Amino acid sequence: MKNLLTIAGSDSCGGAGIQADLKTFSALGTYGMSVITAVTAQNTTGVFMVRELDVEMVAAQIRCIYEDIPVHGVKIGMVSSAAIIHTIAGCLKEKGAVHVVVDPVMVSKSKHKLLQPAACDALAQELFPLAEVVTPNIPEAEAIINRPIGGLEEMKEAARQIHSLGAANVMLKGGHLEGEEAVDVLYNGDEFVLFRGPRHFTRNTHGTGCTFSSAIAALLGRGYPLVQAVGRAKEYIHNAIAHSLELGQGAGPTHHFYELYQRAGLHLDEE
Ligand SMILES: Nc1ncnc2c1ncn2[C@@H]1O[C@H](COP(=O)(O)OP(=O)(O)OP(=O)(O)O)[C@@H](O)[C@H]1O
Ligand SMILES: Cc1ncc(CO)c(N)n1
Repeated sequence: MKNLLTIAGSDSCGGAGIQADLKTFSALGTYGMSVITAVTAQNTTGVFMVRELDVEMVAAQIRCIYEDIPVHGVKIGMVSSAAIIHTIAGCLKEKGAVHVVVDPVMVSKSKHKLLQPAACDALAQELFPLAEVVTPNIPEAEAIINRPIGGLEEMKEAARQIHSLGAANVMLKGGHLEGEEAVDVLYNGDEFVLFRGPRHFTRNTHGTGCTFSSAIAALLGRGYPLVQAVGRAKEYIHNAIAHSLELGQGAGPTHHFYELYQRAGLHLDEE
């Protein structure tokens, strides 16, 4: 069994953040652990309150996991502030973290800020160099490169620029663009690989980004090479959206269950 760690915020309604990550880890046959950076009071209609944890508590959570249990992969989601980013970067360097996936969470689907605007530079400077892959969506990539992105060519150019900030690989998600397909662009500094999937016309996409990045981390942790890990994560999120739940009055959550794992072509005896 591989052990996966999520460092992220708690989503009280269970669709995104720590809760989505742990469900994804389980569904993909790994053991999930968590370091909470902030607690959000959130439901399918929006984020109502956010409380950050202090940096000592964030550091203590990371250290006590690494001092006791081997960690085969890490997903980083909502990090909230520059101080928390600095703490996470210091602890992960100290512990020699492997297979780190950084999802640069900035704003929720309901448009609530989950990262202090002043912390955007710290996120890129301190966490991107630790990442095997970073997974910005279009608005996050626009904030990082300070330029609008309107189509595939601009996505490629943005991926190049984000790569130059120190991330080994960039997975730029196209879920926010229009079109019949949701197209994501992976760039390794040398070549592009495009991942295409049919777009689901549903409002129930709460937690898609969290699910996708934690699926990539779980599959890297299980030993899949990056392109395969991303391809299977894309199949997983496609199925998780196809089976998303009509829960609550807003954007319902994606769904995680063992069959999705089987549909993504994964078998527990593959390791
Ligand atoms: N409606 C959709 N149909 C099919 N695939 C989608 C859809 N929306 C997003 N995806 C896919 O889901 C994955 C996550 O992308 P998305 O752009 O939604 O992330 P995100 O905006 O970071 O999510 P979140 O708002 O939860 O942070 C990508 O592979 C994207 O292509
Ligand atoms: C805690 C948390 N992390 C990430 C997201 C993604 O938007 C969210 N809505 N909430």
